[in-house]
Amino acid sequence: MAGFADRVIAASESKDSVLVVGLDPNVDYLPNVLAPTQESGRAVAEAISQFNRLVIDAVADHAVAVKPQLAYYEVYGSDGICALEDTIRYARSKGLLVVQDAKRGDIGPTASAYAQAYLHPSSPLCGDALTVNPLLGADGVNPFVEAAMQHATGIFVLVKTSNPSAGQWQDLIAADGGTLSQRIAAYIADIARNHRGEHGYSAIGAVVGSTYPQDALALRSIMPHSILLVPGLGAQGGRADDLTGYFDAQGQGALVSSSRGITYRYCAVTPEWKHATIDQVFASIREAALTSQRALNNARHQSQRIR
Ligand SMILES: O=c1ccn([C@@H]2O[C@H](COP(=O)(O)O)[C@@H](O)[C@H]2O)c(=O)[nH]1
Repeated sequence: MAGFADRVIAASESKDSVLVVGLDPNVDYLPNVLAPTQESGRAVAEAISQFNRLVIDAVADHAVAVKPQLAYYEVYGSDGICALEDTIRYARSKGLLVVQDAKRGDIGPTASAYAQAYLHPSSPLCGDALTVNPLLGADGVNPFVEAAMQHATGIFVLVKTSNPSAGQWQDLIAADGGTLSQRIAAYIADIARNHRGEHGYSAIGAVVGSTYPQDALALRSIMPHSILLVPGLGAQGGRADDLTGYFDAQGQGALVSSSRGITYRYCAVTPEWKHATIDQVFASIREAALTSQRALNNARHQSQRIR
């Protein structure tokens, strides 16, 4: 199998898209027709699986990947994990890559167990890539790097997250005079340099939030061989027009994710959304994905013009 980065570039070229749709299911935002009929964990998990399948069908032509956020599945215990496993299988059957947003990281042996759970193809929770928290240092990251290399999966290490207080630690000045984010970026770049695929990118990627475009150019140039996973588009205020600095001169090198802005768009635009039909929900999700795909492609073309 091709390495993770080459699969990303191939999918992006064939679909002309860099969009990732986040799957952060929240049953409070499901219209009556899709809402669980009972309060049991199993009923809720079934409603989540059904909704995710609808989202996947609606976005499959416009997105490269889906990104389940694990917290929203863990909250329902084993029923939620079953829904997640069903979602992973279904997304892959529709030709979408799966980025598991779990932000794992721990001491070495525990990190190895997490890597086995999310990056080893024998695990039902294995996707194509996993988000990784680097706070524990190299011990906590290396097991994920090794698993990604061994199994043609990938990781996205948190470098500059999209949340308002991201800078509290990530902007601290490190001993070399750069920020902590830049220091982590340099560490990732050293690993990525030695593991490049056919298109020059590595399976060792980085998370850089869309809400900090002022940091993107510097981080992009520190990590020329890492695909950036760029969350925060839409609901958190990230704007496609501001994302030119995240892409390379070919308009590649970044995947941009939006969750609520696509999956619950119908709640924002339809006052009577609780009574929406399945067809209306499907059409709204598809339209939101298409709109994001086009806006992101404009940013990619803009980035090609200015470099
Ligand atoms: O820096 C980060 C890393 C991850 N996330 C996750 O992405 C989605 C964002 O959801 P939206 O509805 O598009 O705001 C969510 O699962 C976060 O946990 C992030 O936002 N920022």
